[in-house]
Amino acid sequence: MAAVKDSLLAQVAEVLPSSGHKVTVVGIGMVGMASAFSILAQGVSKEVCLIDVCADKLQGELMDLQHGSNFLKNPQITASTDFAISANSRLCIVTAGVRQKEGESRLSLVQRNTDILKNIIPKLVEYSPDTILLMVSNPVDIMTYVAWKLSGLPKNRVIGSGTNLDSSRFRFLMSQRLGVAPTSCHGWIIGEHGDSSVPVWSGVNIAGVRLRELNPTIGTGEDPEKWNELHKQVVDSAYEVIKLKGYTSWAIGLSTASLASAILRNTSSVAAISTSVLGEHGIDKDVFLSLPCVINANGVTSVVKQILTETEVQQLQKSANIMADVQAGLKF
Ligand SMILES: NC(=O)C1=CN([C@@H]2O[C@H](COP(=O)(O)OP(=O)(O)OC[C@H]3O[C@@H](n4cnc5c(N)ncnc54)[C@H](O)[C@@H]3O)[C@@H](O)[C@H]2O)C=CC1
Ligand SMILES: CC(=O)C(=O)O
Repeated sequence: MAAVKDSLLAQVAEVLPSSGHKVTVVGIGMVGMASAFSILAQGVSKEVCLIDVCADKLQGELMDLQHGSNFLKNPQITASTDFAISANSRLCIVTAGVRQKEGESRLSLVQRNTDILKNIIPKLVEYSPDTILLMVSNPVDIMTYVAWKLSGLPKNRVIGSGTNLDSSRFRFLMSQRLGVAPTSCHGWIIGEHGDSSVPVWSGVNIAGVRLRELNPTIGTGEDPEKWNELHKQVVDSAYEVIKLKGYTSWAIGLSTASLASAILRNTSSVAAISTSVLGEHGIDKDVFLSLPCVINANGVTSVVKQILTETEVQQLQKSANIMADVQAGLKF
């Protein structure tokens, strides 16, 4: 008797093996799974490959996601400890590594996560030489620089999630003060993802109305409304969430999915992401920091030349010097 499948279906052509939108996520901890889940739930890609060193956890996460396939768009989800499974990925997202403990800074993770990247980046590039790398592991600006060095890829194809998350936190806080949706609050955090990030107060606006024209002291210590507390809250955000729940995950997962969407859908959207900033705003160090960039299927294709105040430029250069000092002590 013929198999049910053969009795049911008369094949007329081969099924294509790939959507061309394959995304690999390396590191399936809290951040990796939030990223994978956001990408699948938003339909950014239906082809997601998970890689980690922990085989049991991989199998558990794989099954758990697959059991939700009925509510998605027939995704192809795969998982393995072997990087061969990542072959021909359009985008590789790296979230593997250690995370901060309560009160610990991102920069303290630098050598441990560099050592982990040495085992990951060359394998990703071996199996997907045309991929774009999206780095998330912390300290993300330095890990993006390290990934660029280890990968041999052009700079436009190695991106860090950077201050896309910090800018989202800032816009949320702005929205709470003003009663306006975060998507209509235009504010950019640039520089380091973390402690030395730079709020571009000179450009903060709603519908083109610059808040600095309404309140010339905004963002300074002289401001009676203390808007500068918003930036302090942005810097403290991760420390606070880590103190409360042990890690951050949902916001970075959504941020990652939004960047993946710009790349896979070739949208040329502008987002603050970590890129090579040598020569930008007078920076003379070979470091990666966040600036608003045009992102599409070729990675970063332009950096937006923001008009910054002297103070903002100085703060950005300070961020660059901090990155360069930490990089100088790296062994890789
Ligand atoms: N850039 C950003 O905005 C953010 C970055 N992060 C960073 O993301 C990273 C991951 O954080 P969590 O997911 O919370 O950590 P986690 O501890 O939950 O997960 C890390 C995962 O990496 C895996 N891993 C370790 N070495 C590996 C290797 N050689 N190959 C493959 N997988 C490996 C572990 O088995 C684990 O599953 C941390 O460095 C954290 O600081 C976290 C939040 C935001
Ligand atoms: C942990 C981290 O980098 C963040 O949530 O901003």
